[in-house]
Amino acid sequence: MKATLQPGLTNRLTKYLRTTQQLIEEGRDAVSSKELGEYTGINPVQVRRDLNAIDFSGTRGVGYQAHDLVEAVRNILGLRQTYNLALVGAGNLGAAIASSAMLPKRGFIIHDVFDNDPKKIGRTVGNVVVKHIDELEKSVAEADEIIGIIATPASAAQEVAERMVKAGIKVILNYTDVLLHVPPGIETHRIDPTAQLMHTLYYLTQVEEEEKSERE
Ligand SMILES: NC(=O)c1ccc[n+]([C@@H]2O[C@H](COP(=O)([O-])OP(=O)(O)OC[C@H]3O[C@@H](n4cnc5c(N)ncnc54)[C@H](O)[C@@H]3O)[C@@H](O)[C@H]2O)c1
Repeated sequence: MKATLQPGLTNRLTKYLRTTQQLIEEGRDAVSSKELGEYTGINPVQVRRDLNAIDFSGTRGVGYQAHDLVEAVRNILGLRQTYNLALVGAGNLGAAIASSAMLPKRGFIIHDVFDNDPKKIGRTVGNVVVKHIDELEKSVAEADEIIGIIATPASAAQEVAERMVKAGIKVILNYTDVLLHVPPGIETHRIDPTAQLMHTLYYLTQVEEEEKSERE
């Protein structure tokens, strides 16, 4: 089932999942396609079409059962309940990520933090004691870590990525501005706030253009 999903649908399903999880945390039991549309920026008709496509239905006047929706999307995307993550770079950003309350709530556990600075090894960030980067391979295997986060200076990112791949990491979240070269089968995702801003500004420009042409 997972292999047959189109990337666009997968992307939208993850947005519904995140939004529904957030609404559950706010005490909600049900969620409507209108709400999912409002919070994700996706047309409610598309929301209903997507949820129909995964055979998930709601009740008229009530909406979709939030917990069931989370489970259905998790199953269809093949997501586990929890993932252990390996974070490399125990600096400002690494410490902030390791201390985030949001990640464990969503099933992402920062299980190991690595650095190569002897002054950082043995310190605690979040609840995790920083290990030397040379322990990466052993720790990744022991904790079944398939996701890695790179929070090092840009100059170290490619080398760290290669070490992660060698250790068995399959998905790399890259916070640096380096474009990583990785073998086929390894997923990389660059966290780039400027891309998000440019995307948002594009829509702002579109709205301004539409308002302008309506006035003319
Ligand atoms: N995408 C974003 O939203 C965002 C936001 C802030 C920072 N950043 C980027 O994140 C990165 C980290 O920023 P920071 O402020 O935490 O930097 P920092 O200098 O405070 O921390 C970097 C850490 O990486 C460690 N390190 C360096 N080389 C290493 C190696 N080869 N192996 C293991 N550890 C190594 C250092 O010892 C240090 O502890 C930078 O590349 C920065 O540009 C991205």
